[in-house]
Formats: sequence, structure tokens, C-alpha cells
Amino acid sequence: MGHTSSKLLACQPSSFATPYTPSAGGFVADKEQETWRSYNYVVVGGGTAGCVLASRLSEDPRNTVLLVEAGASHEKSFFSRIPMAFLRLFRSPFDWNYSTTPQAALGDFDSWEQQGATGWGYASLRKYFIKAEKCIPSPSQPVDPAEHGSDGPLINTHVPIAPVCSKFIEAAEALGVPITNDLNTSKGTLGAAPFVATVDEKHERSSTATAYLSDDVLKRPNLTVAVSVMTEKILFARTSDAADKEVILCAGVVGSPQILQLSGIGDSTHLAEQGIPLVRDLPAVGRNMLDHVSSGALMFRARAGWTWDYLTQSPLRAAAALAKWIFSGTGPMSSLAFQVGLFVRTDDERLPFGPPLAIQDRTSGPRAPDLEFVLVPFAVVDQGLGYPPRGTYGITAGSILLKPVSSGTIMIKSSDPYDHPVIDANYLADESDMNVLVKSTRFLLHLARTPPLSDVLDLRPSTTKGDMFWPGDADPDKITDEEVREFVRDYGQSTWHPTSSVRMGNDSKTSAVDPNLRVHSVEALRVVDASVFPDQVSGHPCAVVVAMAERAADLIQEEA
Ligand SMILES: Cc1cc2nc3c(=O)[nH]c(=O)nc-3n(C[C@H](O)[C@H](O)[C@H](O)COP(=O)(O)OP(=O)(O)OC[C@H]3O[C@@H](n4cnc5c(N)ncnc54)[C@H](O)[C@@H]3O)c2cc1C
Repeated sequence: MGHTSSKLLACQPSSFATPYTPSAGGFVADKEQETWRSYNYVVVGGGTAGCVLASRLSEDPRNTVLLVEAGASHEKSFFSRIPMAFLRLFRSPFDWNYSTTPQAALGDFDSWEQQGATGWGYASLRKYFIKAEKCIPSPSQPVDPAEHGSDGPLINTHVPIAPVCSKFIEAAEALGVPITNDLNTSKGTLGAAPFVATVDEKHERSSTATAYLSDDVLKRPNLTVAVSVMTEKILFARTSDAADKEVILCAGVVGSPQILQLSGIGDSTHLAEQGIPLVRDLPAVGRNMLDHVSSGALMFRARAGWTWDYLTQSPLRAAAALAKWIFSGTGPMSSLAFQVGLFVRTDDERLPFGPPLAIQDRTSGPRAPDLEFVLVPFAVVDQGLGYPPRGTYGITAGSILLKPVSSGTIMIKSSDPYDHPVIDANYLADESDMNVLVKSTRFLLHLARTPPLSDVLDLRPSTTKGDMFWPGDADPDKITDEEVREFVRDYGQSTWHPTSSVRMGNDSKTSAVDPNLRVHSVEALRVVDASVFPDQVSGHPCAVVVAMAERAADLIQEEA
């Protein structure tokens, strides 16, 4: 996070905090605290949730708020402003570069309430989705205004899509997937449509850092924002002196369990092994992590003129597209890399999923999808770090397991906060998860052979394993399940949507925070981010994190 008015952001801890070296135990004597600079709310992590909370909590001038973010201000990253350029941020200084352990086998809202997350059903979350949003629909894709917000900070809009993307959607419709104008309604996400984009009036990629922490918000005297400041651990007092003071962890699915464990909150056995004094035994901290794992990218060779491969293959045309975006805010650079989505159910018998395979239904009900397909309108090798040879055109499609059975763990491996924790995602450990991806890959192969998509592709049946267009060129009726499994094992990957590593619930044996997001049996400490999701969602998590942070801001202020 960060902002163009960087003079308003602090980098030196001495400018907003009192220097202090903690003793090994982590508890601070009452006398020492009296002399400290203090805030009503310290928000740790200026990501999606943290920026919303810092903005909303500081609306009341009586609240003093400190937001602490480990990363640098995004103002120096030109690429973070260009909607199309998000792949350029991979392995940049803005990337934590986390990786999972090697994976041997290489996840609504009403169901959240049923799992103990009282107050987090759709009926209560809906007003926060609307509060957060300013929807600007395009005339070609009208939406029901009753389903959307009109004056929230985050702009949702439609951006241009490549010609091949329309063919992808039309082919999906031909196979039986309904086309919808709007994937984001109370009716659920089932169907096929272009994605909406959080792109602002300046045609720049928008985040909660840009939308919620505007210049005016950053000028509030009661809000201090610190960037490039790593939170190492939380210090505790044995007695609470002020009920209105809170630390709110918004450090994300990896950062929040890591900070809790470093601070002595987690599985007592694991903390003892790391030599960390126990503050509270909460085994669910760092457990139950659920991610959206994908089959791996399937590339299909395409005919010239239908894709946007020129963005990666022709520096001249890429420069022209960039100039167009800079001067008019239009063209391919104003668009997304992932442009269209299909949300389906694997038990939909109309769709060509191949022979039956056992699948455990973890969806919240018959209108909720368990599978998503996405399309990038150019060929992408190794997550955008490589591209096919010039003159080779392609599309990159992937299928995403939305409701995994397998769950993983995030555990610190030492007491050093700068040591990345061990992330064992445990992908596809349950056979049902692998079966979803086998079915989905076969569906994609059929989709590619369905007009009008097949008319703009250039499939070549002679391609063999190892080729970048394998298994895209494989015959969906001949490729074996084992061949698909092998592809998924080789190329399956995270789609960067982990959740639930500090799960919300009522039972402190199976959850880490209560339905008001307070860490069980610890005063004045909350967690508000994707880590508290009781379960994975059947869509993309970011809007849910924003709505959750909006509701949390209300909960916190009601309790103060
Ligand atoms: C490449 C990529 C693409 C994605 N695309 C989409 C998408 O298209 N749609 C969608 O819905 N979701 C998408 N997501 C997922 C979405 O970004 C996350 O679900 C969401 O940002 C989670 O919000 P959060 O507040 O839980 O955590 P984050 O936004 O990750 O915020 C956590 C913050 O805490 C900071 N932090 C961590 N540890 C510390 C520490 N010790 N001290 C201080 N600060 C700390 C981090 O730097 C970070 O800024 C994508 C994610 C990635 C990585």
C-alpha cells in the first residue's frame, strides 16, 4: 500500500512509536506503558482489509489510528497503476515471494453462519458489499442497480475484452453454460461473463489503498500511516487499562497467523518447539488454510488477429498500447489479464465433464458453483515470466477448484519474524479435489473444440506431451484420466486466494477468533482479513474481504 502523497506516510518507527526492547516473555509492565505513545487502534497490515479499517475507524475524529504496513508505498510502482500489468509485479519488491512446501499431490455466506460465524450470513454482509462499491456499468453490459452500490469508494467497471474472449463465452453458452450480465448478484455466481474490474476514473488499477486512503483521508490528524515497517510481534499487558484500545491484525492469510504465533498465540506444542513463551493455546492458528488451486495453465494455439499476443511479442505495439492508456486511459492496457469467467457445478449433467468421478459436494447449495474457468487472451508461460516464440498466437485458460476438501497449514519455523513460515497447502490431498480438476480439464478441451471458439483456434492433433500446447491439443475423448492427473501434478498452481488460516467460529478448539473477530480469550486483539473466513468462497475473495472489513469497522465502533 501507500499513496502518491508520500510525505504523509511515516517510515521511521521513532516518528510514531516509543522505542522499546521487549523482554523474552513478551509481557509489558503496567508502569512502562504509561509513558508510551498510544493509539485507540493499531491496525497491522495495510492490505485489502487494513486500508478499509484505517479509513473507517479514523472517520470519527475521537479515534486515533495507526496503520503499520511492512511493504513500501506503491507510488513508486508504475506497473501497479496499469490494470493489464499485474503480472509484472510478480517477484518484484512488492511480492512477498512466499512459496508452499513441495506438494505431494502436486474451497457461502449462509453456510458460514451454519459453521458458527454468527452475523456473517448474506443478509448482514449484503449492505457492506453495497457500501463499499461504486458500480459504473457499461451500456453493453447493464446490471440491476438494486444489486450494486453507487457511492462507495471502490469503483467497479467494465473494461475492454479481446475478440477471442467473446468467442469463449459464446462457446460456453453453446455447451449449456448460461450467459449472465453480472456475476456479482444475490442470485450467485453461476454463469459466464466478462469480469468487472476495480479500475478507477483515471483508468488506473484501484485497491483499498488508493480508494479508501485518499489524500483527504491521509490528511486526517488522527490517522498515522507507516510504511516499510515490519511488525515483529504483539506485546501483551497482564491488565487491560483501556477498553477502547485495540490491536487489529490485518496482515493476511500468511502474516496474521505468523504474527500470532510469534506473539505466543497458537498450538502450544508447536510454540514450545520454537521456544516461544505461550500466551494462549489456540491450535487453530495456522491451520485449516484453504486455497483455490488451479489445474495449471492450458494453452491453445490461436489464429492471428483474435488474441492480444502482440502485447508480449511486439515491443512497438506494446509501447503504442501503453501510450494509448497513458493519454486516453483506453485500449488493452486498461483491461485485465484474466478477462472472462465461467462458474459452473461439476454435477451439471449437461456439461461435457467425461466419465463420472467421485466428488464431495462442499458448496453452500445447488446455486453455488464448485468450479471456475478463466481466460487470458494471450499465451502465458510460467506465470508471465516467459512467452511463446514470436508469431505463435495462443490463449491461456485455467480451471479453478473453488471448494477444496483438502486444507493446509501455515506454521512458523523459528522465532525470527523475517523467516518465512512453512506454508504446506496440502493441495489435492483428497481425491475429490483432483477429480474436480480432471473433469474441468476435460471440459476445457471440449470447449476449445466448440464453435465459435474452435473457429478462431488452431488446434493441431499431432502435439505431444512436453509441448507448450499439450494438453490443449489433446483429444478430449482420448486423453486418459491418468494423463490429465499427470498434467495437473506437473502444472497445478495456487490462484492466490488462500483463506481461513485464523478461522472464525465459536469453539476455541477448531477456530481462532469469535464471530466478532476477537481472538478467543485474549482481550483487545482482533483479526480482520481473509484469514478469518470460516470457509473458502465460491468466487474471488477480495470483495468479501472489503465487505468484511467494512462490517468489522462497524462492530468495533459499536463495541467501543
Ligand atoms: C497475484 C494475485 C492476484 C489476485 N487477484 C485477485 C482477484 O482478481 N480478485 C480477488 O478477489 N482476489 C484476488 N487476489 C486475492 C486478494 O488479493 C486477497 O484475497 C486479499 O488481498 C486478501 O486481503 P487481506 O486483507 O486478507 O490480506 P492482504 O491484502 O494480503 O494484506 C495483508 C497486508 O499485511 C502486510 N503485512 C504482512 N505481514 C506484515 C507484518 N509482519 N508487518 C506489517 N505488515 C504486514 C502485507 O504486506 C499486506 O499489505 C489476488 C492475490 C494475488 C496475490
